[in-house]
Amino acid sequence: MNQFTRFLDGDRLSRLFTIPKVNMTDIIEIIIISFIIYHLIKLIKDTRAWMLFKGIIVLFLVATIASVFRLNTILWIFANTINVGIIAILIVFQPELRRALEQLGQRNFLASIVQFEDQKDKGERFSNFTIDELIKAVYELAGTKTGALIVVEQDIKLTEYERTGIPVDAVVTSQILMNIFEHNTPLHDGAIIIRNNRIVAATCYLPLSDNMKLSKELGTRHRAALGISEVSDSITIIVSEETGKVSISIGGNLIRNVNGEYLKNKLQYIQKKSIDVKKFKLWKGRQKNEKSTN
Ligand SMILES: Nc1ncnc2c1ncn2[C@@H]1O[C@H](COP(=O)(O)OP(=O)(O)OP(=O)(O)O)[C@@H](O)[C@H]1O
Repeated sequence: MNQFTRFLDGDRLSRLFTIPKVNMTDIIEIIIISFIIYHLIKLIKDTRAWMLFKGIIVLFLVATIASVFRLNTILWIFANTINVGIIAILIVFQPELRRALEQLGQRNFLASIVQFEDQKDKGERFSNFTIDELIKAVYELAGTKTGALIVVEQDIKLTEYERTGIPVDAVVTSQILMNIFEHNTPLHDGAIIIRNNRIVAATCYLPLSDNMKLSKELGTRHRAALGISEVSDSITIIVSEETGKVSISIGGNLIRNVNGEYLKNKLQYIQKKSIDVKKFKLWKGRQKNEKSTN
């Protein structure tokens, strides 16, 4: 708090305007900090936190002006509320902070540094059979305007959301998928989660996105699909009950009205990515073995 008061002090502020000596470490620090700020802004843009972020900037400007003109009462209020403000920000920004930390912990990001426990026993992810069955079911459901929400897990485990549903543990086939989403059946509500080549759970509840740009004509099914794509690297397929159109959500984006070919390309991309990771792991394993035998 004292540091903040000292920072707001007019003399200190005027000293800020003297040109300091810049060395190599400063440049590296500036690059790192710019990188972090850029990614933080990217993460919170289009969410509720964006408005709050703008509000904080306005408050910061008011504090700077108060400091320059020595408006002591305003400075006193700022200095005495900053601690509470930080705690309030942590509470309000909690989903965004969580998302940021989850993305930081993504295996793609850290794969080359840390070998995670749950990475070890991962079976084959996504066979051609699974892709074909998924596409077949999705477009048959679309043809009959049967609503569906299918989350395909990638690197970030969706165990937390899986627990909200009913365990299924079945091989992905078009018949099972169509059966699950059949109207007035016990499993049709909510989302199913697919891990590798298996449907792990049905009737799962997904977090709803608070993206303000989402079209008003879309309801909670699409909002839930967008929500899960904001907190994980999953790809979610949505079949609209109203229009029979197929959309996908990935990385906080909703791509509407996709055709079978587009969907197949996306799913094949995931498949290829997992094969590449597997090859990389095999290569790493082989290197380890070679080292230990030498
Ligand atoms: N948080 C959620 N998690 C999982 N599924 C959800 C969630 N919220 C809603 N759903 C599913 O969405 C259905 C309601 O869809 P709604 O009509 O509101 O959405 P929509 O986006 O307009 O989709 P549609 O075009 O199919 O009507 C629910 O019956 C439920 O199956």
